[in-house]
Amino acid sequence: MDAAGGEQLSLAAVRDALVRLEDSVVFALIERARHPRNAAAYAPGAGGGAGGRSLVEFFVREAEALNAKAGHYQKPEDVPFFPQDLPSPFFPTRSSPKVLHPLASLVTVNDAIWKMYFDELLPLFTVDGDDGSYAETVALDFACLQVLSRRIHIGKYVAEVKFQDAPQDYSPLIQAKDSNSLMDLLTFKAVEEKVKKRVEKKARTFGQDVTLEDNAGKPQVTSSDSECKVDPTVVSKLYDQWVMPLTKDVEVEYLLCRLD
Ligand SMILES: O=C(O)C(=O)C[C@]1(C(=O)O)C=C[C@@H](O)C=C1
Repeated sequence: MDAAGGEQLSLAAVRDALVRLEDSVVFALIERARHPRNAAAYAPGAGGGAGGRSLVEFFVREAEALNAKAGHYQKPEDVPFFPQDLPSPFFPTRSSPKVLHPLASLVTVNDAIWKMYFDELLPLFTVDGDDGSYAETVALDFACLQVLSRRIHIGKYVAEVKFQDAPQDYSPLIQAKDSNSLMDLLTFKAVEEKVKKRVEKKARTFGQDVTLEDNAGKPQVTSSDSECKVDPTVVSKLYDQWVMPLTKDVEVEYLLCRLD
């Protein structure tokens, strides 16, 4: 994975990639939070020409088809939400170094990400209401979904590094298909606590309005969480309840096929 150090896989390099992606996650949420919920964008059958699909499903399917034609979804961490019938790339693509097991490309938790995003997360960081800008809204949803999916599926590399570092610990559990013990072995509670604190701080920092208008001529920033563009505690909860658990599900799924 180029984002985590090419063929030189290390836990530090993969964790660095996860840390960088936190910025993208926070900014994607900030952008989506500028619009209210806009429930009409999610109502099935709203677009007559879209085969009874909601606008958001129509948009994501079409955007993924275009992305695929341009050569996207060739890497194991770039997983489409609607993989059925995706077109092949129209242009030559350069294959990236194969550092993962070939079955890595089959590991996906995108259905769970989709459900989590629309059923749980969206109501937490958007306000009730309708500003009519449905096209912008679904484009911003797609950006959120894509970055969350990429972050979570990088779990494949995390799992590969952990396996390479301790095959003697992982192999017996993989052979026994012992998902619970694999989950325990790959969990680092102290790291998770740091991740939660850091994303909360990033949301607090990136979500401030910076102006030049205070009396002393110093940059002015907002201070309370309620003034932040996205609630920092929601971002921490997102990581705690969904992003890290789903990343660990990816790690376990990947490990279970690692010896096949
Ligand atoms: O950094 C790791 O070791 C990971 O497996 C990644 C991650 C995460 O999703 O951020 C997941 C599980 C660990 O308990 C800690 C962090």
